Amino acid sequence: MASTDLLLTFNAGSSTVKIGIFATEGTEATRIGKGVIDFRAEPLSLSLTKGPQIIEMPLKAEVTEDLHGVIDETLALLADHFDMTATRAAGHRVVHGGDRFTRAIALDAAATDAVDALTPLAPLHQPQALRFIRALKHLKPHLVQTASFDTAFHATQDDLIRRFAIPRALHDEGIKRYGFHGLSYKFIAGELRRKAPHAAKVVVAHLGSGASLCALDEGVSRDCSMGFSTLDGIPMATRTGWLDPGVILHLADQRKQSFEEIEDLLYHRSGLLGVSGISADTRDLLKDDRPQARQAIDLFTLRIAGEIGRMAATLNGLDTLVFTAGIGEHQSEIRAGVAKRSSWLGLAIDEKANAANDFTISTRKSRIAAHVIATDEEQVIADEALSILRGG
Ligand SMILES: Nc1ncnc2c1ncn2[C@@H]1O[C@H](COP(=O)(O)OP(=O)(O)O)[C@@H](O)[C@H]1O
Ligand SMILES: CC(=O)OP(=O)(O)O
Ligand SMILES: [Mg+2]
Repeated sequence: MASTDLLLTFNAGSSTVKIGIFATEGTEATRIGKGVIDFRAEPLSLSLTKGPQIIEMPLKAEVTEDLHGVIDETLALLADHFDMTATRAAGHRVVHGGDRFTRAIALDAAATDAVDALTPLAPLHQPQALRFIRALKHLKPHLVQTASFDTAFHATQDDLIRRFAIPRALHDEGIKRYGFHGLSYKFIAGELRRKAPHAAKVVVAHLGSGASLCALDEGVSRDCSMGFSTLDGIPMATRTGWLDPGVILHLADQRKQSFEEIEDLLYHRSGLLGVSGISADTRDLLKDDRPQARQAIDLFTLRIAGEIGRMAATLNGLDTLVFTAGIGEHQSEIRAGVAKRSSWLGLAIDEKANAANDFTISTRKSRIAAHVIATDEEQVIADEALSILRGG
C-alpha cells in the first residue's frame, strides 16, 4: 500500500451503520472521519464527522433490499470530503462467526457465503453486514474486504461456561453460548492494559442499543451475558434479554402466536420500549416522570447489577468495573443506579466524577475501581483489516 492509503470500516449494528474512515501508514490505522446512517430516522441521512465538523447530508436514494442505491450515494458523499481514490480496503463488523471464525478473515465469495450461512443465528445483524459486503463487492470490486467477528474474542471461554443444560448432542451441533460485542471488549481490554494495568478481574458493561456484559480475566474473555443469540442477557432498547423459555411455549401454544409475531416481540417490542411503553431510548426515559419510565430504567439497572454479581462468581472475584458504549459512556444516572445496587461488593461512586463522565468514577475508598471508557469497535476492525492486508 502507498503511504497514505484509506481504509473504510463498516459497523452494522441493530439500528445504525457506523462508518469509519482511516488513513493507514505502516502498521497504524488512524481515524480521520466517521459517518453514521441511522436507519430509524426519516428521512434517511448520513451524519459525517470530519475533524471538528459535523455535516448532516440527506440520502435521496430509495431504500431497496440490497441497499445498492443508499451505499452508492453514501460513497459518493464520502468522496466529496475524502480522497476516496486512495481507498484500498473495507473492513466489516460481522456479529456471528459461529465456531468456524475465531479470528478476522479476508472475504472471498466462499467466505461470504459461509458468513451468510450463520444468518439464522443473528437474524437482526448478519443480513445488514452482508448487504454492505455484497454491495461493495458490486460497486467497488477492487477493494480487499475483511470481516471482524463479535464472537471471536470469546473463543477463550471454557466449555462449561458455553454450555446450556440441554442434551449434549445439541451442544455439539452448535447450540451453545458464543458471546457478542467482542470487538468492543477487545478494544476495552487494550485500553485497560494502557490506562489501568493493575486491573485483573474485570467486568465490562457494554450498554448501547444492544447491551451485554463481559467478564475479563487479565484481558481474556471468561464469560458474556449474551450467549447463543443477541437476545440473551440483560434487557436492551427493544430486546427482552433472558426470558423464561416457558413464556415462548405459552405464546406459541396457548396464544397461537406465529414465529414472526414472537420474533418481532422478542427483538423489537420488548426491553426498555416494552416495559415503559414510551421509548427505547434511555435519554427519553430519564426525562419522563411517569412511573413506567422509571420502572424500565430500574429493571435495566437491576439486571445489570445481577449480571455483575454472576460474573464476579465466574471470575471468583472482581476488582474493576468498566462502563462503555452509548449509555455506559454518557449516562451517569444509569451508572449510579448500577453502582447503588452493587454496593454490597464494596463499590462506591464519586458523584462529581460520575456526573463529569471521568475516567475513574469510583471513590478512593471503594473496594472496586469503576471506569468510564469510550469504546471504538471501528478501530479494532481497521487494525484487524490492516493486519490481514499486511499478511498477518
Ligand atoms: N449522549 C449520548 N449519545 C449517544 N447515545 C446515547 C447517549 N446517551 C445515551 N445514549 C444511548 O445509547 C444508545 C446508542 O448506543 P450505541 O453504543 O451507539 O449503540 P448501538 O451501536 O447499538 O446503536 C442510544 O440508543 C441511546 O439510548
Ligand atoms: C451484538 C449486538 O447486539 O450489537 P448491537 O449492540 O450493535 O445491536
Ligand atoms: Mg453497537
